Amino acid sequence: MEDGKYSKELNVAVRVVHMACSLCEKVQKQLLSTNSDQVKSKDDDSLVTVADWSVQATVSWMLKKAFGSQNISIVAEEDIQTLCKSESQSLLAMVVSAVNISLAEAPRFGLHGPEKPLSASEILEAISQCNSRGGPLGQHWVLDPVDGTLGFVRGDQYAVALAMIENGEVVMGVLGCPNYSVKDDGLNKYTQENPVMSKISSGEVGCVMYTRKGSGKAWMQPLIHRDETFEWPNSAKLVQVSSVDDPTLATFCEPVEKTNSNHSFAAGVASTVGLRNKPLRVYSMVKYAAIARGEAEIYMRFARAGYKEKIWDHAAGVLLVQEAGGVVTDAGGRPLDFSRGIYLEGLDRGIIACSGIKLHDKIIGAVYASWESSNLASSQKANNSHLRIHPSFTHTLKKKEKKVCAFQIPVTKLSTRSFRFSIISMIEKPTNLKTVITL
Ligand SMILES: Nc1ncnc2c1ncn2[C@@H]1O[C@H](COP(=O)(O)O)[C@@H](OP(=O)(O)O)[C@H]1O
Ligand SMILES: [Mg+2]
Repeated sequence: MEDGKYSKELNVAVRVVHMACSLCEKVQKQLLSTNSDQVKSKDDDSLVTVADWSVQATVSWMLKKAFGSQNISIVAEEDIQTLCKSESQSLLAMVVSAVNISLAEAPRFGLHGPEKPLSASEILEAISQCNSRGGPLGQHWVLDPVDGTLGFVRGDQYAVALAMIENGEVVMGVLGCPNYSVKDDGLNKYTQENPVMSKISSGEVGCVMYTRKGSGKAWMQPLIHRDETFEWPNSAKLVQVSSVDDPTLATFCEPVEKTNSNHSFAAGVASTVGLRNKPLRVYSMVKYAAIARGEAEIYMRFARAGYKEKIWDHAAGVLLVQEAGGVVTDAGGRPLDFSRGIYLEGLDRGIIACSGIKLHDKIIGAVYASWESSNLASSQKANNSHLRIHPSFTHTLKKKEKKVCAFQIPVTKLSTRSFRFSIISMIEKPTNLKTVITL
């Protein structure tokens, strides 16, 4: 994995994510043991912690040190608004301390930190320099410093996610999962009943996963212990998606919070497809890690209408699943579009990640079947007046070299169901194509 395009970027990114995980582990331990003032609410009521800002500052500083500050673009989740408020002085002091402790550890990870500790203003600058908006051209680093902040403050799963987007495509993904043990079945072990803190005393370690687009390979390394030095490849081992394609044996993941995904709609899809296992509810991009590692087969995410998914919540995880052999699309079967700034614009209803195409086809089919009857349909129809084309139709049509865009017919003209049947019969008799287009 070291040779080839992006090899230097990947090498640095993996080491930096290891550093960030080490930082997070310290902050989480302190947070859980002292119940201190390290957590704040943002204007949108989401949480942010000392770890979010500290990781963003550390990663920003290290990437700029490695690749030069002039021509590097970083898109990241946090800004410095809250930190700059007059009442946030002690919070800022905690961030300054955490960043400098982390940067001083750089040599342990084979990197060079600053010669002397950074000042508060240098740290604020490092955080605020991650203000790129991404886009269709050029290279952009994409960072979620602590994904699953709620999991983090609850002593549960969270992830540090760093990806690179080049000309609108995710080309590299690194995902640190400090509470996801490298051992098989690492996810099931630490549940709310059996909190992660037990891991810390038992000496088990989390993992860092990484991949490069087109490599067909995804790797996993253990986090290193306090006194160890990171040596590439650091016991990296290949991971692969599960080969289970029987829905009755498959496990599906979804967000813990029902505000982030419609659990009852997912349950309907699960029952249509014949999934029998209970959903595995996990915070953060660790869900993508679980699919890439073969410990679950399906990840369904159906955000409420109007919520726009952000690229940093998905980029690294999506590429890991794809390169480990899986499939990720929106709930209409189309690829996720990372080329349009900080949001996954044009996302159709939700996100479906699967270990293989067979399960994926079934899930997408079940989404179509369930959509009309669900309450989600009514709220989103208003935003989307065009009929969607089932991806299997798209596939068949493409094979027959017909243009799918010909089927953008206003929903009001026809019920979805009867239109779908028209297309099905058309596929059987392609000569009827014109009849369908003129409907
Ligand atoms: N209403 C909403 N619907 C979907 N996702 C949301 C959401 N509000 C916040 N999120 C995103 O969901 C992420 C957590 O994902 P999950 O629910 O899978 O654990 C959050 O990441 P952060 O914790 O980095 O802010 C946040 O970006
Ligand atoms: Mg996030």
